[in-house]
Amino acid sequence: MIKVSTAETLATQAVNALKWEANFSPKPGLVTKNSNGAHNDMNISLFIKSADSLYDTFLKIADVSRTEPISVDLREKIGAIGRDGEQAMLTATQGVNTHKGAIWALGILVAVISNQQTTNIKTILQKSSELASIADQYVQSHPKRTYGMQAKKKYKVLGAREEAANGFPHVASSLKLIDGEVTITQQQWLRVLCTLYASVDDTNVIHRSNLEVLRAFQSTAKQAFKAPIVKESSAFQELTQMTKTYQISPGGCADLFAATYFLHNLIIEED
Ligand SMILES: CC(C)(COP(=O)(O)OP(=O)(O)OC[C@H]1O[C@@H](n2cnc3c(N)ncnc32)[C@H](O)[C@@H]1O)[C@@H](O)C(=O)NCCC(=O)NCCS
Ligand SMILES: Nc1ncnc2c1ncn2[C@@H]1O[C@H](COP(=O)(O)OP(=O)(O)OP(=O)(O)O)[C@@H](O)[C@H]1O
Repeated sequence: MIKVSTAETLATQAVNALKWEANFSPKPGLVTKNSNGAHNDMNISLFIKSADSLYDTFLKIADVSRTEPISVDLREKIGAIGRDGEQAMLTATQGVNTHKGAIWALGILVAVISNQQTTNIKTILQKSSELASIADQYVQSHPKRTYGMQAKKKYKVLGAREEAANGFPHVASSLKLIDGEVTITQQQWLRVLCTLYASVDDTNVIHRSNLEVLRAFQSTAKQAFKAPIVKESSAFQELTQMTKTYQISPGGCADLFAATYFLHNLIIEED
């Protein structure tokens, strides 16, 4: 049995990944330790408070997933825990949505790792797809139309639910960029971030702007990725300017950035 699979360790690592993501700087549009990005209702301390409030949620998800097979029953159980987690987050932040997408992505990953007792990335992503593809009748009966649902309907893009149901393809690509390396430099992490900015159809960006702005943002991120020193490139400055001009925040990319860090650290722990 591997050490990383205890519920306590998984919950701690999930919370740590959220704190690491929040602290990481620079991240155009997003909250960091140096900037509130395109947000006027959030800052770094709110993100840290929110991350800490989610320990119990991840612990419960890991616990329940340890003994139950991947099934409708398990999907509905972690769905209920995830929704309670959203309420715990909203209580901790006095109503600000800091981590809804992150609860979903890390919640699915924590469930699968606890369930499968593995650090094998291929297995984790395959089983995530299996678990996230199961319909949870209680989510579907939820009356409120989310921003993600509106963006998906208007532009036929894929959102947070599909990312998980497809086995987190953008996390898989991010992990390939840092494959086999123990210590990752800020420059390498910035390339991971730019890859996510360049390829994820982030429904947060669409919600604050439109598909045309998202496509322009993605193509600028692609240029920044190619620069010899990412953060000194004109494309990276342009990304920051775009987040200000259009008041956009790639929160979905932030969630997948945290998920990449979380999985990368699992592998390192096992080595
Ligand atoms: C699937 C979720 C994220 C809802 O998605 P939906 O698109 O309808 O919602 P909404 O627009 O409010 O939030 C989506 C969030 O996902 C992130 N996101 C946006 N685009 C993307 C993308 N392309 N890929 C990944 N994440 C994205 C952003 O952080 C965004 O804020 C989730 O909140 C949910 O269904 N929760 C129910 C509880 C549950 O089942 N939990 C299970 C395990 S914790
Ligand atoms: N560092 C970060 N900065 C900003 N958003 C982040 C960060 N990390 C994760 N996110 C994700 O971004 C989402 C919050 O984005 P946002 O505030 O745009 O959403 P909203 O409250 O649904 O929309 P709006 O503020 O436009 O009404 C969360 O679901 C969260 O998972």
